[in-house]
Amino acid sequence: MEKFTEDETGSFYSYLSEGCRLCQKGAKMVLFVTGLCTRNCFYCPLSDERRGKDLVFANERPVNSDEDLLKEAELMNALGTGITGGEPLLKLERVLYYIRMLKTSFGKGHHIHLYTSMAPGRQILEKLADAGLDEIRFHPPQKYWNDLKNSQYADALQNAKELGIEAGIEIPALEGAEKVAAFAEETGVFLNLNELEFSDNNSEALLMNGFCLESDTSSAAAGSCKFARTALTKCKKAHFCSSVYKDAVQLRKRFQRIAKNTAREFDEITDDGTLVYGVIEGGDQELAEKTLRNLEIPSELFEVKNRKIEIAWWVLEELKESIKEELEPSGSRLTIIERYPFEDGMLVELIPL
Ligand SMILES: C[S@@+](CC[C@H](N)C(=O)[O-])C[C@H]1O[C@@H](n2cnc3c(N)ncnc32)[C@H](O)[C@@H]1O
Ligand code: SF4
Repeated sequence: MEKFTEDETGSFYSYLSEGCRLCQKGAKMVLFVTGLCTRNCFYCPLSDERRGKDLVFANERPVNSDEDLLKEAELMNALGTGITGGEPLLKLERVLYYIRMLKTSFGKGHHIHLYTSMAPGRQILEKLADAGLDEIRFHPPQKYWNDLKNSQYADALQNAKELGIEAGIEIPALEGAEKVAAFAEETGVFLNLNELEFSDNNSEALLMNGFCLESDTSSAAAGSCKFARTALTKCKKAHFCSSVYKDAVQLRKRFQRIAKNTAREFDEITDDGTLVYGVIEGGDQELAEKTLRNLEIPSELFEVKNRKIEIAWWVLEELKESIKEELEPSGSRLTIIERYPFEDGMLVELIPL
């Protein structure tokens, strides 16, 4: 049996594809190319906002133009993109267009992987390879798992490999995963197993299929990890991605990248990738600005915005007693806030001074 590396989030692996390695750094942008899909997986996690709707998102940002997509990639300093859906290959021309655009804008080194539940023929794979696709992850629906060897997925994997695309299988860790693992081993492709997760839209179906939540604080389905442990004994190039990992590490690392890229000199970046700064809001803003200038606060330690001043939290903390007296009578409020690292990012904490 292969040696597995296990991390503190409960993920374990003997092999990580390049796409997974970049995802671990939080450096992959998630490009959702359509919510359309003809499958009906009982565990489908898509939300009502996306399922069945032909919409495009880059991470959480709705994409209405190429600009939106490029802006998001720049914001997080993306080193690669994962193309997902819905079923991306229902919109093949769109997928090809985006692969070419990302490669042209960010260079050939911008790593692109694609998820699909289909088993495309050679011609489609040739188009994807020509556009520059680096990695493909097939997600055969559960009804095929018993006999993948005689399915079109076997041909699709073989063709993808021949065309120089790194090819693997990615499925949720469920009953039958060990058969998929044995097939992946025989075919010489990597296997990713995702810990089965409850989402708003699939919980009823998961419960009906005999799954329950692992704990009150997790969205993982109890028992999924066990299926993965059994399956991964059968495959040398394998990776189990835990639900905690996705929530805690992937998102936090992405926030850290965005924060590093966008923070002003006076923003403090936390370990979670959120930003902390002080705010003087409301009341007589001209007076507030004049007070800071009279106190000779360096201009790089605050920013005057519409109806508020944002300022280094440690400066505000130090000045609060002296400036409160002057500013509060006009209705100014002093606070320290922590928020997600993008414009109008969600407020995490607000401390009134
Ligand atoms: C969300 S899908 C997106 C792409 C495409 N719709 C598909 O299913 O291949 C990406 C991967 O998520 C996994 N997945 C789907 N539903 C899941 C769930 N409820 N919990 C954990 N993983 C899930 C599948 O393994 C799939 O390969
Ligand atoms: S293939 Fe993906 S999008 Fe389609 S139903 Fe299954 S999980 Fe949902």
